[in-house]
Amino acid sequence: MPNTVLTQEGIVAPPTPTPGPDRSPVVGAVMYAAGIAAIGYGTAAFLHRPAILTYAVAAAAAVAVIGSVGGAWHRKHTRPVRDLTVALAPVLRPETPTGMVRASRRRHGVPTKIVIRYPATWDERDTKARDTVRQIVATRLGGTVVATWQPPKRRVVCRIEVTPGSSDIIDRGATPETTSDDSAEQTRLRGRATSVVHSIMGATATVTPTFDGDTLTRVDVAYATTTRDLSRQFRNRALMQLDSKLPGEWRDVWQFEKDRVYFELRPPFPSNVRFPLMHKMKKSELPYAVAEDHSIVSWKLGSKDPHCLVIGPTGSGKTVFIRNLVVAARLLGIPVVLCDPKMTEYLDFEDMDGVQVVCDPHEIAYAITAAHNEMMGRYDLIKRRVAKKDSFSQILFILDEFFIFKEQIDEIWAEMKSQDKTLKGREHPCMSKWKRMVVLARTARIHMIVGIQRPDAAFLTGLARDSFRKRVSLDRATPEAARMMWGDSYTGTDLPSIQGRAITSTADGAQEVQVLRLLTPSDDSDYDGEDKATWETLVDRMQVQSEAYAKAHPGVDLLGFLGSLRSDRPSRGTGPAVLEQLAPPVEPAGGEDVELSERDQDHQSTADPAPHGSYESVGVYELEPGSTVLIDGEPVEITDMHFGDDDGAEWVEVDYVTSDGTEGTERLGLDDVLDARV
Ligand SMILES: Nc1ncnc2c1ncn2[C@@H]1O[C@H](COP(=O)(O)OP(=O)(O)OP(=O)(O)O)[C@@H](O)[C@H]1O
Repeated sequence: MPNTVLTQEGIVAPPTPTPGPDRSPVVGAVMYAAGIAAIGYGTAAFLHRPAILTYAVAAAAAVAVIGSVGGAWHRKHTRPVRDLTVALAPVLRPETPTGMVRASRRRHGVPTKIVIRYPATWDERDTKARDTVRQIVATRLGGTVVATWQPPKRRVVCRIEVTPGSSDIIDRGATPETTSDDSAEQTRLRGRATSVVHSIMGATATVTPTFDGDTLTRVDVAYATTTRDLSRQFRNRALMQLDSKLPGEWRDVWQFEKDRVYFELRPPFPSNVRFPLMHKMKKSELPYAVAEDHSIVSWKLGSKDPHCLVIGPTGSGKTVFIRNLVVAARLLGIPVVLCDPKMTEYLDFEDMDGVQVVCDPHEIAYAITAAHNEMMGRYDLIKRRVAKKDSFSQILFILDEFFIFKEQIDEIWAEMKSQDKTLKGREHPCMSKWKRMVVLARTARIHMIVGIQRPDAAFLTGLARDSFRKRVSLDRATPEAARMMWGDSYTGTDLPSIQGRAITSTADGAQEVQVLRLLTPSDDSDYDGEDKATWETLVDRMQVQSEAYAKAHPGVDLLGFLGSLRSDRPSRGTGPAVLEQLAPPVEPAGGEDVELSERDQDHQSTADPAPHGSYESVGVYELEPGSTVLIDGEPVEITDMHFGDDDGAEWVEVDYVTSDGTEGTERLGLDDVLDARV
């Protein structure tokens, strides 16, 4: 007898043969009948009484019929027990297999309750072995099985949920099952759905398709109990299988307790959805997309999602996404600093009230410094209890194409250092201010938005990861990008390549959305009549908002903290929260005038606490995983960083590993300074 082989799906191949002599009951009955007929013939001949032959033939016929029917019934009735006994005996190894399996409560001729006794030598604590037994029962009886183990009685009670035909193993490509009412297309889709589901969930899965006309709208699946359904990877594979092999886009709903899943056809996803002019704006909520059910998706500005990271390759719709946020912010009266090192993306916002577009890298460095100073001023007021967080206006600080700016500012800094040997430090001082803002700005109600083309470790590890919690990823992601953005290698990898289609973080996790289409005149030929009508209405509304604010707060410029960047503005003035005299903007030619605060200058001074090499003092917010720092005088490598707050007291936790492999964690204040290896 070949061994029973369990595949991972719990499918048995090849099927267990039935035990021993399994002769047809018809043959036995006919043999008995022939015997009776022969005896009758002999007796009739011996006694010269031909009538006896007639009786004997009638009796033989009756025996043949009753024997055949009764035998067939008995054979069918006892077959599950015999099959299970044969299949389970090598696993359970009873002293004698007789009576090991008992069956009762039949449905469609199949027992729905099986009691299996096992010997004391069998270890029921072995989960894998228990699963093998359950799978054997499921496979032999063709249904889903719930097994209850009763160690004191050394028995297991299996309850079987039987669906007629569920034990059939249907090979892909086989003629699909049909129902009499099926149209030809329904028949095709029924077979297709069945084989697609079987190919991933095993042939014991029962597949029930639902149609609306000739459209397959839902596929219900009941499967044998397994642990695989708990794996996200498995569930994803099942969904991807359906998505790619059946028409339409599908969603999956798993019911683990019932060993069931249903796949539902998703409604066609909206695309080209224009900014909804009828949408009622809510405080601190910036609408930017619609979900599958056409509901508006917004970014709620606050400490839960303080900053936003948007990634997407060229042409995927990053600029359009950022425009949505700018317009929404302006409709709510929130001022916007819009740094665009590419210089061409936001031309239509340049003269807008409450928006400062900054393109030159020196000016962007200056804008970062100014926003940082504004943040520190606000912090100071909050700490001294002169103001509360809510006293300040929110500010949106956008830096699109972060890595283009980073390259530009690195070049500028190298040039500055070559001209002035007293300047020290790896990075332009604005970068340490930037990093500080990433951690601190949320408390000061400054919300940062960063646009990059690809996810980058600099943004997705350490403190930035914890700060840029609002995430938007446009266009199809690679598995690596998905891992960095969403913590798995699937989310967004099957996104259709449609401009504005994105995955975004929501309260319910990562979700597919369509970013609102907000095109402006600089989009040239893409900008159509409807875009024009939408844009012009929005410009009017933003203007009305600005005028109302100016009327209520004469002379106040909420972006006044930008100092000379605002000098060409007619309503130049200082905002209510401007607290420090700002350094003048950096001169374009080399930017020698960048002013370093005392603290920055401290950071630049290189300390050398030999014997561990060359170190410099660095603010904790500037560190990142991989940095080597001194903790208790010993060099350690930072493996990760987190930040959070306890009752408003913010902290940074540094996970590290020492040179001998010991791991540790140090909790520090946001303003702490460490010695970091240069
Ligand atoms: N949400 C959207 N709905 C409809 N069309 C869109 C959407 N987003 C972008 N588009 C189309 O794609 C074009 C390019 O979009 P966008 O300029 O935002 O891309 P990008 O990612 O910023 O590219 P680049 O990095 O080259 O600037 C737009 O001009 C518009 O035609």
